[in-house]
Amino acid sequence: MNIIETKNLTKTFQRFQKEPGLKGSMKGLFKRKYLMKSAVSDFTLTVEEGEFIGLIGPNGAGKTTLIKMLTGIIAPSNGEISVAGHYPNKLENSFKRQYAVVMGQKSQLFFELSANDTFLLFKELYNIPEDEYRKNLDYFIALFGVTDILDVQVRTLSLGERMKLELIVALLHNPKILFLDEPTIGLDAVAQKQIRKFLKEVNETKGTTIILTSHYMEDIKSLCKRCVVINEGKKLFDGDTDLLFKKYQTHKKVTVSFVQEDHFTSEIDFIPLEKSPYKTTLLIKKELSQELLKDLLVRYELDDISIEEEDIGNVVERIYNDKSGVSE
Ligand SMILES: Nc1ncnc2c1ncn2[C@@H]1O[C@H](COP(=O)(O)OP(=O)(O)OP(=O)(O)O)[C@@H](O)[C@H]1O
Repeated sequence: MNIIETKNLTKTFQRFQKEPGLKGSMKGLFKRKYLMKSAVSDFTLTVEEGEFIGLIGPNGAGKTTLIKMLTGIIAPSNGEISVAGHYPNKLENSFKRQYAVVMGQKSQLFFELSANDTFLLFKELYNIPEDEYRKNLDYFIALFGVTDILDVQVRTLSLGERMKLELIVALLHNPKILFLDEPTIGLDAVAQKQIRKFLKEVNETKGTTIILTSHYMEDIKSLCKRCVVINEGKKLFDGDTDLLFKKYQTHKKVTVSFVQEDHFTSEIDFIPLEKSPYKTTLLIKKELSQELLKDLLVRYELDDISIEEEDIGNVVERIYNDKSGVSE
């Protein structure tokens, strides 16, 4: 059963364009010039109940705007939308109980209160029956391993601890759909890994449909079987995550610091990104990365080396330039 359905969903924003300087400000008071910006255009999407979907795209691609329409925060300009059988922007109470949103950059917790106080507040807000509340809370406290931090003021907690509590608050009322906008942003590798483990478990055991946006490709790769790529408001790819990365994430990003001032050269083909006397950042084809590492270790005295996943921007560019088309 489809829990989310959109057809040609479009959101156009009107933006006031101000001319520079004081004169421009005065002019703007009497005669306003507007520019239209399509943040999401003709977006057609179906999501089945229980799916865990990655929504990826570069900055400004339209991800947050899409999530805001799916959760009813803003109304679409055009197109059809149905989420859990509702038109989201009607904001019916019966709809609000069906979903939860967690945004990495915004908090639902009250910083002066303890987590236990906030849980109680949400229990009242969502009218959660006592036995359901107790059962869910016990389950999540055990799953997230947060027993020790429930009675301390939220403002004293680390970002990773806070994110676990954000997720518990969001899941207390048993939402059918969980929207996650950058839930691992700013977290260290250990905390990111823990959050991923919890989300996987919630999706598998509770059957919660999860839509995840993240700039960390590792989040998407390890959690989402299917992923949707958005660029300039349009859908660019909708299909198997493994296929996407195999086909379009062809390079790795390598950053090397040298002990002495050195200008890196190599017989192996690479794309230079940044160069300074002691540091070089480059892109290397995945299959050549081992060879490059060996070359580096043999010929240079290295202070540090890091190998990262390639930026989503490059992946999007390759999909965009791929004339063979994308899976749908
Ligand atoms: N309220 C608004 N008024 C005008 N333009 C807006 C508004 N909200 C978003 N936009 C524009 O719509 C486009 C898409 O923005 P959106 O925040 O959806 O992108 P995003 O993919 O979430 O980006 P990021 O990854 O940087 O958060 C951007 O060009 C943005 O400037």
